[in-house]
This record gives sequence, structure tokens and C-alpha cells, in this order.
Amino acid sequence: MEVTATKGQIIKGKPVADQISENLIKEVNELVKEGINPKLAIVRVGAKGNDLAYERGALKRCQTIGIETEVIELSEDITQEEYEKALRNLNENKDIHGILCFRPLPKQLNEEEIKYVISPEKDVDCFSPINSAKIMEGDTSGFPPCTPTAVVEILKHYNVELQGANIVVLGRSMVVGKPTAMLLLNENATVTICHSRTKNLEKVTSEADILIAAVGRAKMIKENFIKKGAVVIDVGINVDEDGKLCGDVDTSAVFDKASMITPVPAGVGSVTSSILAKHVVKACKAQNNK
Ligand SMILES: Nc1nc2c(c(=O)[nH]1)N[C@@H](CN(C=O)c1ccc(C(=O)N[C@@H](CCC(=O)O)C(=O)O)cc1)CN2
Repeated sequence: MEVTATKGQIIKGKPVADQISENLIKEVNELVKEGINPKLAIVRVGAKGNDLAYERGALKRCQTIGIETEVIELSEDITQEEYEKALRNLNENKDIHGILCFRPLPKQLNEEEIKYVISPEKDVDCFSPINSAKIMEGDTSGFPPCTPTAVVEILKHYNVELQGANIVVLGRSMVVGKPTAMLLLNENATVTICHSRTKNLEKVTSEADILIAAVGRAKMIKENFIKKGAVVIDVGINVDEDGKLCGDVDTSAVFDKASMITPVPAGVGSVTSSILAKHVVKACKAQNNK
């Protein structure tokens, strides 16, 4: 597949995020006029760098749009019972329309049980198996995960052809890798998922028209991983040795070879928070029979 963009174009998330937010501001104004105030609860355990980056982005975006927020900060050594209790309280709280649980959770918590506790109607980032099953079936009535949805929105915004494209997703987490592959498959792309045990990794990734990097290893993707003219979407949010945010892609190394590449920060992350806001408004409307 030929990609038509200028060589080495940095494709930012802001124009995509702003377009989504513009429509949401109008929708929220209408709801507020009727006495309905959309509200998001964020559940964070500890203070991991990438969770905090997501939280900053989400709080800022919600404030711009007029969505209320509440952060439930839980200690690193929280027990299963305490976490589930906090989640049940949010499920029952009528003022809360959307719940975002940062993941992965610490090791002492059993995610496989917790995912059944969150109310699917408030699950705005696809934690519940009910919402995961919907994306497998291509059913758009639920809440697909925000970061994978942001990846698809960016590609569409910058007119990257998805149908028939050879796309490699690097990473197989339930938060990003697997659902991203599924959403792209729903767009009729040919998708390959790569992971730590993939043989000849560079050979596989360097055949991709579009490479989605979601491994969580700072600047791992170098020039030899990509095909000339490929579109590179960097989903990684890592903290480098100087304490700065950086992606999974070594941007300066691949810049001349790629046709388009997303930056970190200000790339996928900034769109993720707009999708999250969109899901909170959708959840709020559904809970108020709108
Ligand atoms: N339930 C989830 N938890 C976590 C996810 C997730 O997708 N769902 N992902 C990571 C964090 N993450 C993406 O992988 C992420 C990080 C940052 C942002 C964001 O909004 N970034 C902005 C602002 C950055 C800043 O102010 O420093 C940007 O890049 O411009 C979104 C998603 C962990 N947990």
C-alpha cells in the first residue's frame, strides 16, 4: 500500500482532540441546562508515571468540556476487598456517570475478578467483559477502550487508508494491544500482533504499512523496525532517564524513514482523553434516558 503523506510528518493529536471536544462542549451545555451534570470518577492505585500522565490529560480535557471529575486515590497496598468496595460505591453513586480504573492493577489485586464488578453502563474504558465482548463482535453500543479508539481516530483524521492495509500492532495487553488489533480488524485492515516471543521481530514490523507501537519500552523502535514510508503510531508513554515522557519509538531515528509519526506527549494521549470525555457524555445520556 502506498501512503501519500509528506516524508517524516509529525501528526499531532490536538486537531483530532479539539474536533471531538467542540461537539462535546455543545452537548454538555445542553445537559447542564436540563440540570444534568456529567461526571467522571478516576480510580488510581499508587502514583505510576503513565497513570498520572493520563490523569492530567483527562482532568484538563474534562474541565475544558465542562465534565465534572473526582479522583479516588487508593494506596499501593490496597486489598481486593477494599478495591471492590470502592468500585461498588461508584457503581451505586447516581452522580457518577463514568468510571475509569487505571490498569494494570498492582499484583495483589485480581483483575480477573474486579472486571466483573464495574458496572458495564459506567465502564467508559472497556474494563468489563461485556464491553470487551462487544468490540469482538463489532457491536458499537458499548464503550470500546479509549486509547485504541484514539489510534483509529488519528489514522482516519489524517486520511490513512485502513481497508486492506498491512498493520502490525506491537504489544498484546488487554488495555491497548489486543483491543487495538480488534478495532483495526473491524476497519478491514490485515492485522498482525507481535509480542516478546515473536521471531524475527524487525522483519515482521518492517513489512507493515502502519506500525502501532504499544510495548511500554522507551525508544525501543529504531529505524530498522520500519518500512520506508510507513505510518508510525506511538502509543507508549514511558518516563526516560531524565524524568521526561517519551514513547516506544525513537522518533529522531525513524523520522526520515516514516511518512507520518505521532509524537509523545501530544500524540495519541491527547486524543485518548477526548474519547474518554465522549464516553462519559454517552454514558450520562444513556443513564438519563437521553
Ligand atoms: N484504564 C487504562 N489505564 C491506563 C491506560 C489506559 O489506556 N487505560 N494507559 C496508560 C496510560 N496511557 C496510555 O497508554 C496514557 C497516558 C497519557 C495520556 C494523556 O492524556 N497524555 C497527554 C497529557 C500528558 C501530560 O500532561 O503529561 C498527552 O500525551 O498529551 C493518555 C493515556 C496507563 N493506564
